[in-house]
Amino acid sequence: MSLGHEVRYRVRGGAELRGTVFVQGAKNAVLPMIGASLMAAEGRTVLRNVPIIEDVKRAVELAEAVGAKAELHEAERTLVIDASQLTSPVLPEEIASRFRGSFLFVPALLHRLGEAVIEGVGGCNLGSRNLDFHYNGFKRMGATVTELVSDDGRGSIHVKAGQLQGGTLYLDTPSHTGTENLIMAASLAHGTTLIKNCALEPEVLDVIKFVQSMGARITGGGTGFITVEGVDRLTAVQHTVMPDRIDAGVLVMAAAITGGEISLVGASLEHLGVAADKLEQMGVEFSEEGAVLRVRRERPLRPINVITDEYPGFATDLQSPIMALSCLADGPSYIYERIFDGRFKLADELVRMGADIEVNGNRAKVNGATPLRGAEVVAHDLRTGSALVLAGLVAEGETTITNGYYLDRGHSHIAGRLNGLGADIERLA
Ligand SMILES: CC(=O)N[C@H]1[C@@H](OP(=O)(O)OP(=O)(O)OC[C@H]2O[C@@H](n3ccc(=O)[nH]c3=O)[C@H](O)[C@@H]2O)O[C@H](CO)[C@@H](O)[C@@H]1O
Ligand SMILES: C=C(OP(=O)(O)O)C(=O)O
Repeated sequence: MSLGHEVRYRVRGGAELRGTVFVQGAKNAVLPMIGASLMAAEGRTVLRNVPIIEDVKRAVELAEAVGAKAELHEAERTLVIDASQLTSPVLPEEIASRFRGSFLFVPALLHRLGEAVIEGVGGCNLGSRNLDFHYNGFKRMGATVTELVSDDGRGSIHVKAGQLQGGTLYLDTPSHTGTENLIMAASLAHGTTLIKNCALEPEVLDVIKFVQSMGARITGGGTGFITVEGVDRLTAVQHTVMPDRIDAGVLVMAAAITGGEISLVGASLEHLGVAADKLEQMGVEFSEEGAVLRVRRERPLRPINVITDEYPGFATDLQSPIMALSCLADGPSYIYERIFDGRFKLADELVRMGADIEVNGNRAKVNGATPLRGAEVVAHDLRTGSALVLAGLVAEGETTITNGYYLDRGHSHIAGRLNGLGADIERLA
């Protein structure tokens, strides 16, 4: 299987973006929904507004690897999943290690097959990304979790359980996928489960809505305390995936960095949380025209202070994009990354393009405004990729971004959508 490292994006800077653009369905909602759909032992699940991204393709491959039938209808952005026959508890390394969402298949495998074998969990390399809250929750529900190392030194995790039992669970911090995994585990468990310190992200609420429509009995979504009364079975249903607030945020910043004016179809200002306020402080103007969000930036960009936090705080996934934007702001911007301990690899790439950024642990100071110039740069993860596209849009000359697979992991047809607004971007494979 190709690792996709050969994918590159070439961006020629200079155009002000104008026009209308569609926001894709949410990556971080559709992945847990694909995992959850495997809990339905009969019928076919239909997911609509599915983003056509590499992570979804990996999730489809993973569903097929455990025995489900999955059809991704790209033109219709619709995924149909038949999980009536699950045949293998193994999440194979070559697929599972390529995206974070693979771990969201574990609850369904536990319920349906009594075990899950995880040969790898991928996702963006952002420093330490532990899974102890998930393991501890599964264990409290009666599962055993064992780490095995094979003769050739490859590690895998085996989670085994008979009937999971409800109980009182907690998350040390409100983990996004941790909340989703424990809700799924509790949905078909025996008895009632209370989960404390749950994540409040809009995607988590959309996943709860989906699992509720499958028949799960869940209360307290959005409060931090979730109660789940286990049921005997869940049914296959149809659901439309919410819009992707990170994709929307990147598009807003594309208008902002180029000093353009665009209309976003499918964006929710509320879902941007504190990021919307920070962008307003920088000089971005938002107006809601019914269901369409209009964005423009005419005045010079002002510098900003950003502290990433759980929702509705400033989303860590928008931290790299706003670092690129703040390079063009007149004065020092301060960024404090609180969620991940290794999410500043972008700084060196922006410096290569002419930025002036000082990094000290989890804090960065961006000394703007510095003009950016095109360069050969590297996407170290998905959002480094989006941030470098933003930088390339205003850089003088041509920017080439290698490791383009990362962008493809999370943004659907990003070159085509930005070119529709007047950008000049080529995806080279
Ligand atoms: C597929 C998906 O939805 N990915 C999102 C999800 O990742 P993900 O669900 O992996 O992120 P978490 O919310 O779990 O992680 C946040 C922090 O908690 C720590 N932690 C988490 C779990 C655990 O068992 N132990 C532990 O210590 C992590 O190391 C990290 O420092 O939320 C992140 C934070 O909003 C986003 O950046 C990702 O885009
Ligand atoms: C960190 C991200 O994703 P994942 O958790 O899938 O690696 C992201 O979307 O920026």
